[in-house]
Amino acid sequence: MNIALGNDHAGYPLKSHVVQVLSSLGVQIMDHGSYDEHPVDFPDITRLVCDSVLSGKAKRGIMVCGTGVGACIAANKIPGIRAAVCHDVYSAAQCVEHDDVNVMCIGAQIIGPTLAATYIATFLQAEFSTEEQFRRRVAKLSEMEKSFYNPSSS
Ligand SMILES: O=C(CO)[C@H](O)[C@H](O)[C@H](O)COP(=O)(O)O
Repeated sequence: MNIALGNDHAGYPLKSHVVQVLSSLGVQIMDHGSYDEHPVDFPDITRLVCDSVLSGKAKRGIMVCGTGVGACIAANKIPGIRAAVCHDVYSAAQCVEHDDVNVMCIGAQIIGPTLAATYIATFLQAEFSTEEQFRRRVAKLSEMEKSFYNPSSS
């Protein structure tokens, strides 16, 4: 399995642990940087990770920033990407099983290496459910991407 990995400067301290975890799971890593704690802008790195996922070069993406939040916002601006901050094991599994999340975002200022390892393994092992209600809801998310969102008049 190929996984696209990215981080900003705030995520960098957790990066070597994430690389270790992915390697131990037998994953091929597409590393989009950054490579030190020099400040970079998370939207730039997030785009690279998401491009790898959308092109099919990577099955899923993992972004590490300070909180996971900025990367998650950036990723969800990109049609075809469904990103989630995963700071608990239940979300790490269910976001894939129910919502077909393809980019996991974690915060190096929020979780440490042990929790990150658990959440990453859980996220990568999860598969999108074949149950109709989940497929229907994700199809509705895709529909929402196709045009500007119009608030309901009701
Ligand atoms: O968590 C983040 C965005 O949600 C970023 O990784 C940064 O940690 C955060 O924006 C702080 O930025 P700074 O330039 O390191 O002060």
